[in-house]
Amino acid sequence: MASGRRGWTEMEVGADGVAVITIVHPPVNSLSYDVLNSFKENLERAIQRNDVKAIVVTGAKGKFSGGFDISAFSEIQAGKGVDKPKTSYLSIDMVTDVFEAARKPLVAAIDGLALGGGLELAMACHARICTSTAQLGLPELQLGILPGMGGTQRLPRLVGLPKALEMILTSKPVKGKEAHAVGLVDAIVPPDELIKSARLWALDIAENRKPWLITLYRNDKLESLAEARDIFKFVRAETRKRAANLQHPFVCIDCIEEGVVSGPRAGLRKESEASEILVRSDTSKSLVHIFFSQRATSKVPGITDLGLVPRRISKVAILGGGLMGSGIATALLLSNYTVILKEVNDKFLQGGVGRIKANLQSRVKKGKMTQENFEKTFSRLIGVLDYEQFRNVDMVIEAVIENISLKQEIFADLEKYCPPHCILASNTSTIDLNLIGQRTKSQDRILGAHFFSPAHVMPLLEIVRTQKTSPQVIVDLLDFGKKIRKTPIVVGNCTGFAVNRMFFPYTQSAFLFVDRGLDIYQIDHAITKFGMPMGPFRLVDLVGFGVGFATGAQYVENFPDRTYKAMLLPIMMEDKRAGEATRKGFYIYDDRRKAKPDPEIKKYVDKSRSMAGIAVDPNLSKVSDKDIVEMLFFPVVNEACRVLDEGIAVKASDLDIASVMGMGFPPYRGGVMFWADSIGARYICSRLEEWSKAYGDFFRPCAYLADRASKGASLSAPAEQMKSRL
Ligand SMILES: C[C@H](O)CC(=O)SCCNC(=O)CCNC(=O)[C@H](O)C(C)(C)COP(=O)(O)OP(=O)(O)OC[C@H]1O[C@@H](n2cnc3c(N)ncnc32)[C@H](O)[C@@H]1OP(=O)(O)O
Repeated sequence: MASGRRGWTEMEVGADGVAVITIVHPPVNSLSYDVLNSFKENLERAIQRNDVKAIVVTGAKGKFSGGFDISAFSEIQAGKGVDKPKTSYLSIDMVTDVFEAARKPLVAAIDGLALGGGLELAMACHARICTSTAQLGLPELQLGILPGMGGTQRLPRLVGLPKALEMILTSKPVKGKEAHAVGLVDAIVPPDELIKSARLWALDIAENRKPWLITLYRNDKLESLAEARDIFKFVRAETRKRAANLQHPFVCIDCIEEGVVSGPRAGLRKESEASEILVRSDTSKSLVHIFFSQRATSKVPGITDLGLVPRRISKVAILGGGLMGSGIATALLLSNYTVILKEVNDKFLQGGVGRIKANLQSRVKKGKMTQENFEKTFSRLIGVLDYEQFRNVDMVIEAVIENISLKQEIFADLEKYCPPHCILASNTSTIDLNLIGQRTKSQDRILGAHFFSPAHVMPLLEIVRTQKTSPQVIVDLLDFGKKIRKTPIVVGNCTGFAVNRMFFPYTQSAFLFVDRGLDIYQIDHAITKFGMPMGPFRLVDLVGFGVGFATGAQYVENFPDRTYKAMLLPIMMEDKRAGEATRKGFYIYDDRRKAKPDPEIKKYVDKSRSMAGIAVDPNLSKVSDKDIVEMLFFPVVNEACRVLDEGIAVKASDLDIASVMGMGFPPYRGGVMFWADSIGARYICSRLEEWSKAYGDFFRPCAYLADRASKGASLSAPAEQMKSRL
């Protein structure tokens, strides 16, 4: 690529009179301004040339286009890119008035991805042909914006309102076959016939054998105005339930409605105006940050820049078929790995195999997997009771109970039975990996592979390295993580690693403030309103008091200087209340596991308060929901700063991803550090100091936070940047 140029298009004119314009912008052929300008130039040349009768548009290397160049949004959001053309220029002047209005027919030949602006460009063509594996979608809402190159107008006109609204509001792409069934594409062909078929189709349009259709002015799929009104009413109500804190889905629905009510040109104008505003919104800034941060987790300085090539992992053994082990095995089987599951006796083995089977069968029930595929997937699971089959595995993931001497014994055995190249991973969530590997000479190939429960559902994988873990093994696991469709973050070795460590203070703060006078249900309400999937007390119910208590104890033992020893859990456990599994925890649960507040909780809270021997603070009766959010999350920010300062996490954006994917922090707030920076270190530090004076050291701001607050600096700025400020 020429220096500074962000992609281009290439044109080749065949003897048949068809010009093929190919988008070239690796890796996903995103539509930068350079690509779009080059496309326009080539198109104008093709239109002028007498030897060109029709035009085919496609993308290089089997990918049509991954959409508009998202890095251009980052530039606009950072206050750069003022010289860039407005959305209305791209959408109306270029796509509508030049591409769709071209005097020669355009046919899109789609393989691989046609997402966002990529699909919008294809919809402005006069026909679309794709392969069965192509993926077509408008995922813009995931970035806090809306389809801004005419997607809100053209998609409903091709597939009807209900399908268009579903595709846009869920951001989910459809595969070729469905795209054809709903009318988004005109034909499906095998990949090696794609360009040939598109050429013929384009010539057929040019020579009047096939209709020349302008998508923007099609009405055949649109519902009547009365039907449309009902559909909009319904989707607005549904969206209110699912995305109460978000504005942009409603703005998007308004744009679609404008097109239906006032015509497509009015719809296009409204879409462009809304795009200009939304791209500068806090929601979009946060979601674009999450998009790039998620991709940045697999770039680890000093590891992934060494030129190491990931080794192939094909056979994996898992030790322990409990909840975690069976979840991990399910995740691996679903990504086509052969899995050996080892247990200590037949009863436990059958239990583990049964759990894996149930996980897979639930996919069949939900229609996510065919029975045939289930049989094939399940057949890749091999249950064993000894190490015989471990002689040719490429990786072992140990997922037994958290017992140091048991794990030490297992790792010494693994060293004996596994081949020397085999990666030895532990799913421990608390135990020091150096201790686990103490009785081996294989410390360079030992690391943590910390999954989150349920492991086949939760998207995050913490890769825990020790000082002795070799870079090659980390590179291997990063690649493996991607293959099993997890977002991996590389973290250092400490109690709780990044996610659990950041979130210990969250629950602890909740317990502390309950002892000080806050109401359990008020806390859960405020936190859910903020955007967490559930409040801390509902979460403890879900996880189970036993697990909550055991992990809390680890934290208390390792960080005694900043813990709050709440008595509420043990008091309730004495009364056989242990969470959702026992149907009674902080809530009571009916047969359908619906949670209901329980007035009886008061008696436990009163007892906990009297045992704590601290005074209830009358000021807490006046706190707002915003205060509650700060009271629980500022201690999280404080701990996140320590995690960063100690080098446990490499960069702040990794902690943003850890908080979003590991704990359900709302992505539209950008993750915990991004959110903290949007509030400002000074304010956070001053509130922590205030609580520290009133309630003790638990809240005391750490040196990193205090330092950045005093300098008025961002918490996410890398340390080197801070040095250059001095
Ligand atoms: C005006 C319009 O309406 C607005 C738009 O079109 S907004 C854009 C809409 N498109 C999207 O949201 C798609 C975003 N991209 C994706 O979902 C995924 O990247 C994908 C499905 C295209 C490919 O996934 P996968 O193969 O796993 O590759 P992935 O690692 O995600 O991406 C590869 C690289 O391409 C980059 N990339 C992907 N899509 C991009 C885009 N639209 N713009 C800029 N860069 C993009 C990624 O940042 C990554 O860069 P890196 O290697 O430097 O980290």
